[in-house]
Amino acid sequence: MSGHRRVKDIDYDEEDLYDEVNEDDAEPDTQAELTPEDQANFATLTPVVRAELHEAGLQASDREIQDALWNYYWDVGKSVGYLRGLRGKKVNGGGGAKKEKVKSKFEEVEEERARKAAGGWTSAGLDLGQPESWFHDVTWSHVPEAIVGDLITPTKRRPSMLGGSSKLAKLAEERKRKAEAAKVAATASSLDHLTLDGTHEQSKGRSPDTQPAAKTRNYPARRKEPSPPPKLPEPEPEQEVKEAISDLRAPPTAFGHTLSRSSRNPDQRQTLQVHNLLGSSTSPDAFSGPSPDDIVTRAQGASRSLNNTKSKPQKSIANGVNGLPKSVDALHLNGTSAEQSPVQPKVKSKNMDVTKIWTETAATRRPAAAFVVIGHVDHGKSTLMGRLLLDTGAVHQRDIDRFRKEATEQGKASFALAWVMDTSADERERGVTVDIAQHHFSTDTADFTILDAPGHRDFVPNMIGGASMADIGVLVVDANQLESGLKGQTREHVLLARAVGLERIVVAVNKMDGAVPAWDQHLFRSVSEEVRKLLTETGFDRDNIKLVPCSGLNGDNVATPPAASGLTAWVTQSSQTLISALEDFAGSTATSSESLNNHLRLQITDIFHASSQHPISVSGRISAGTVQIGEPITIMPSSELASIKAIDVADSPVEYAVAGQLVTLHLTADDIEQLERNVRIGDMLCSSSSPIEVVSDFTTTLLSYQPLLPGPVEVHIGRLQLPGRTTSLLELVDAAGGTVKRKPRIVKAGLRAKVKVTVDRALPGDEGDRVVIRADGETLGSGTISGLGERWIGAASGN
Ligand SMILES: Nc1nc2c(ncn2[C@@H]2O[C@H](COP(=O)(O)OP(=O)(O)OP(=O)(O)O)[C@@H](O)[C@H]2O)c(=O)[nH]1
Repeated sequence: MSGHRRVKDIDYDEEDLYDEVNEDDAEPDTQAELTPEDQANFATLTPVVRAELHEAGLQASDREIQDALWNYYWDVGKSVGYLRGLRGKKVNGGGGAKKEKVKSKFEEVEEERARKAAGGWTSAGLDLGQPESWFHDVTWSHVPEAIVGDLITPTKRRPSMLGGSSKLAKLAEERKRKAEAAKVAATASSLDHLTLDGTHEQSKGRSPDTQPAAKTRNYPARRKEPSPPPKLPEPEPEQEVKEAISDLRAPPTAFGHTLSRSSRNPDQRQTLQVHNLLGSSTSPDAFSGPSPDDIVTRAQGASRSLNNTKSKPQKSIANGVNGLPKSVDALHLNGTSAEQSPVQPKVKSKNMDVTKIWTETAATRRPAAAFVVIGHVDHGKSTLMGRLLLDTGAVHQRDIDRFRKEATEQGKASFALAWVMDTSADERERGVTVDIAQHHFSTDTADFTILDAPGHRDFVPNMIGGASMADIGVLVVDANQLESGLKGQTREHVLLARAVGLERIVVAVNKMDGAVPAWDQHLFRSVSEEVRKLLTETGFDRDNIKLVPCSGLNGDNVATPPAASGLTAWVTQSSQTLISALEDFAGSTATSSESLNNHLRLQITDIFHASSQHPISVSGRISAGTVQIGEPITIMPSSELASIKAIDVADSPVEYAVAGQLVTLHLTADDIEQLERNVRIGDMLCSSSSPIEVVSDFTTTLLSYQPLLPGPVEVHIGRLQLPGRTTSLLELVDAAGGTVKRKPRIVKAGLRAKVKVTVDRALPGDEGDRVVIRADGETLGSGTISGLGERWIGAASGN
């Protein structure tokens, strides 16, 4: 099909992805990389092979002999056989007066395959027999059945071991690839080294426990800028996307068949994914299996705990991300809201001028802020938050005592405080936070909402959702385990916190009681230095970073300072408590009047039955505008109409709420059941007078953390999570947004680019929305929506 052809041809030329190696040039360089043992083998075995060839009346150059020895792992017999085959072929081919181009084994097998298709297997000069038997003496043809792989994506012919480029040449390639990687590192922006598992960071290694099971995005470094795709008509983007979904896999070659002999019992086989060089961009199965983010989604389903559902026994009715299919019949097409008559509010609106009231009462209001707690798994986030709630009186000591008793019975006594936050059975069983927990507490001067994010890498999407709702970040770092955190989620969370727009951060240098010696001031200083460096490199302003030593477990320097003498004397002299650091920042989180005057926007982060009085309630953070009781609203993309029956802020009823506040909105509608069916987590609740656009693609200006190519991605906008594709790399831009290069073939880590992203489901989006692009459980880049694309046409769910 021509469409297949076009999409396949978007692939890079081999020369775009591999350095061209002049083998004559390569040898001297690569020799330098040969081990002494290799060099000794060459020295002793080359004359042996030459003598055997001589006996057969044949000659070969040193280079040819050494290539053969290398490729056959010093096997003299096979090397001689190979060279005899070459020489014999030349003789048969016409006496060798004219130097004939030697075909690679791959080319020969391909030719045989073509010949077989045309009716015969015998090649000119070489009796290849059946391809399976032809490879019988090659080690990888005896791969145990249980681990025989499937060739599941189209492969590019790489420089081969059995012909074409030699292994020596591969060494030269490798050397040049390293040089290229070093060049990339040098030219990338200052953020380059913050790549999440990016090329050079990766080389430093991650701890095995944080290593992804299967790394699926490998991009060989290139020496030169790729040439534009030569044979292609200019792709029509939309078609291109649709066509990319169909099966693009080339039929396996004879070599491929040999390598991937299909097993009669595929379940026993491990799938050997032969990823092509566009990542999995052309793999039609890219979203067929559960991604780490899918796992999260399932975990969300199993542990419905966000927001008030964590603390109240409310029955969640959220669908969508919880996996309940929506009735397509009941869905509206986008853009029909204008034709629908607004819901008659069952509660009369007072038609207040909320912006005016809010501005006039600013001086009398207590500062309030929401903070997200981030950091590596087990660094003590939940325990610290449990401590904060206990010490500020938001949780009673008797509750902690009960948790301690229950936790002790389960052999998890040390998690008693964490259980204040980790309320689901799943979380308590595993000792790991899965979803975002939300709690409120007040200090003498400010009101706070805690969003406790999971530290585990599988739950990063939940962390993104939580951080998107926060004003402040609290980064919890185990003072004794900084390294594990920096290799793991400490680094990733910091980057994501910036990516979603957080500007202020308090670093709780935790578990100081467990330091050796306890409360070691030098340890605090060195950890602080490292973390401050990470934060400033990620884009946090020095003035917006506060570092506090503390112990969540015993409460030192959390709500109250520790003893002013002894081991903790230095703390009281040189540091503030965690709470006072938060209070400082809470005072500076006032909502701008500009965002108050915008149209109402609230991304729905939970949907639940609050009570029989409130059969459907939603919660989330108001990102723009104001809302008041009685106000008609529209939920996009389904265009469902409803009106506001009641509003809660921090579990207390209020008459109105404004941008920046975390709220629960109790809704009413003419058909509640229809509303329940059609509203999902990630939807946008909007003012009916100006609902948000719903699109199928958008342009984002992003910073890439890993090399970015066109291909399947997961798009995260706050709590919204959609499958999609980076369809075109439009241009590389500088920090000021100026064009550096149009239509790059790849966006290297640390560079900024304008990229077109197409989504597979309806996306309610605004220009300026923060976007995080992930794939295969890794964060590829983040930025903001700089342009909305085509209007979504189809069922609102996009399913
Ligand atoms: N010594 C000491 N141990 C602590 C401290 N804070 C937490 N811990 C212990 O560290 C372990 C992990 O604590 P959690 O609070 O569950 O860690 P977390 O960061 O919330 O973990 P996730 O929710 O899975 O990301 C538990 O055994 C805690 O008792 C502390 O200040 N000092």
